Amino acid sequence: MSLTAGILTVSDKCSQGLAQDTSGPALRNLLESNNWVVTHTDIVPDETHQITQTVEKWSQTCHLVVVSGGTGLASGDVTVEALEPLFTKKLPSLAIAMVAGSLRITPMAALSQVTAGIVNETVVVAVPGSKKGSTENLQQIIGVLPHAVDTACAGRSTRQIHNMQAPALCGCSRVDDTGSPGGVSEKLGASVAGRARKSPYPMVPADEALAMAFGYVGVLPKAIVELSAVRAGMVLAEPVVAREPVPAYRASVMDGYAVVADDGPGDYCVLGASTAGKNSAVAEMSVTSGSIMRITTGAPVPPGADAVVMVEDTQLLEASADGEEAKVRVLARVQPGQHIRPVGFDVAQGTELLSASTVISGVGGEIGTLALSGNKSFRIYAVPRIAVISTGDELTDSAEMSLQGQVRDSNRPALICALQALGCDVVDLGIVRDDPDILAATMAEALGKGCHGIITSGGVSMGERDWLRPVIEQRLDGKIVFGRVLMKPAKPTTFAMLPQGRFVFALPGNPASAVVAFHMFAAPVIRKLAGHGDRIEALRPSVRAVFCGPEELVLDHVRPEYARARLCWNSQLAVWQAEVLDSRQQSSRMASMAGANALVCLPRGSNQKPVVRNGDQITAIVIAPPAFNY
Ligand SMILES: Nc1nc2c(c(=O)[nH]1)N[C@H]1C(S)=C(S)[C@@H](COP(=O)(O)OP(=O)(O)OC[C@H]3O[C@@H](n4cnc5c(N)ncnc54)[C@H](O)[C@@H]3O)O[C@H]1N2
Ligand code: MOO
Ligand SMILES: [Mg+2]
Repeated sequence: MSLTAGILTVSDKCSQGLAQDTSGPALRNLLESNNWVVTHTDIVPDETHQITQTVEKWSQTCHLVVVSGGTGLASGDVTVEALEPLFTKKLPSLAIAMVAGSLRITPMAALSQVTAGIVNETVVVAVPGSKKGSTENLQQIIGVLPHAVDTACAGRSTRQIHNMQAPALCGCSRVDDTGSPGGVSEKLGASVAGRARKSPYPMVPADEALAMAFGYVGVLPKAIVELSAVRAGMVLAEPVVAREPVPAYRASVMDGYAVVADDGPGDYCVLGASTAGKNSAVAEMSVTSGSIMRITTGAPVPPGADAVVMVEDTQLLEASADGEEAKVRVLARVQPGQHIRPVGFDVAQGTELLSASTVISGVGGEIGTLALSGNKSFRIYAVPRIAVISTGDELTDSAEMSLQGQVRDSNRPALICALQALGCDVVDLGIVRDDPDILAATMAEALGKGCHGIITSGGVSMGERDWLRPVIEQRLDGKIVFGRVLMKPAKPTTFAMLPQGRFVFALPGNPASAVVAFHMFAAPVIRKLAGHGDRIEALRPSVRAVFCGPEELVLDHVRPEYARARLCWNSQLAVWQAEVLDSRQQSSRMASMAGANALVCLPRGSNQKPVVRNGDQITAIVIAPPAFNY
């Protein structure tokens, strides 16, 4: 679990674009090289209100906020005056450590007024505005900041914070026994009045969240399937080699007559016929100079013949009483080998037809190749078996709603369909009430049924009946890997590992959030599990596209947004274009997902760039085949 930081540059000139912000990027480098995840950056002028507003907002989500600039002696320097009234606790020793360290480098350090304190359980540090001064000051305390954060965040576990120094997550399919941010969820059975009023889970940037999940999930073991059981979506675990040559015999490419090429045009007796599949005549007879044999496309060329003349290049001279052809005139000359596929022409025996990791597609080419390879069974990666559970007292499967307050379960059908499209074996465990006992029992049932993973929706936010995370930790002995993601929608997306390497994606209940989170995280993880490889870019592909509507979209200043969109290739302009489908992209609106084949990544807005406009370049994550406009 990473610690998150925001970097706020305070500078009139930088905020107006009259000077370049060099301290912000330098601080980012320093923090990132010390394992911090920088989730927020912005530039504001030297104005008290803008400084306090940004710091207060970021303190809702970040562990640390570094404010750079406005710490000098000029009357316009207001950073310290803006911040200190926000502090619920001052951390003067951090400020002293910064000044003491900087004084060793320059006596000018005596002229800066750095400060540090706690705002909303977030450590806030103000450093000078210059690139050199800001990094020198932060460098003095960077080593103790995780511990400062640890103490400041009463609700967040110490292990979680100390763990940020630990190497990345374990290689594959095992629960990290060095500790995870587990053990911080609500205690089951505690009174509602005693619940936490803030989420204990830091918001992890979306790409980092996916990388974390990837670290926990390996590839499923190999299995053997017969050809009739091969399905689109399966992945070959071993190369497939041709057991026999194809064709296995010299085969005719045309309907006509098997001839001796050197004989040339002339009149010939017809010896009989070689038709595909019925080749008794071939076994008994061979073609010798002066005779020919009828032959159909794909039939074995009889011994002695070395070419085929098309029926169109012949003329019937004589028929027998029973309607057979007795004598035929050959009108065209053919070369030896003409219209014959020699043995192994299509595939030589022993050729590797398909390599390991080939994905069986719905196009048919791979299954067709498996069939012609002559092998009876194939080694593939086991198919992911995934359970789907909808949670919520309000949910119903019925078209008729008998009670007020009921809501039709749209998440389960959506998730089941999306899993099936990935080729998963889906176990539908229905709707489960918001009851920890039933939830735990249903998830245990999924494990009993051999599911590799469980996908739930609902019950992961701050509600008094949002039980998923406590049930995972306290009933199923699971570890929460991440409990919130810095994204809109789907902020409370949760990923957890259960014993024996089984995983849970506990997706938010809001329908668009559930489906977006599925495509952002669950789909690529399941592809990795199924053997499709381990490169995130390949398992969750994206393209650069031109934003083409609506005219202008206001960017969220806190969370990057993943907007449901239609991606289309514009053949006239030769560019990908992405149109956000519905300007009302609320997370409750499943219908905004209908027709979507991409998620447009909208960056967080800033004072410099508050909107995305028609014509802007954006990244679109491809979640279904794109459209083509000719
Ligand atoms: N105080 C806070 N409240 C909420 C926060 C927050 O940070 N603080 N986060 C909001 C966000 S963002 C989301 S997203 C939702 C996530 O809620 P849950 O995952 O706990 O889901 P529920 O509370 O069970 O339901 C939310 C909503 O979705 C409807 N729903 C649930 N399941 C289904 C389904 N299968 N089919 C159709 N609709 C479903 C449910 O009826 C609710 O309307 O929390 C916010 N709250
Ligand atoms: O997941 Mo929520 O969508 O951010 O409303
Ligand atoms: Mg809820």
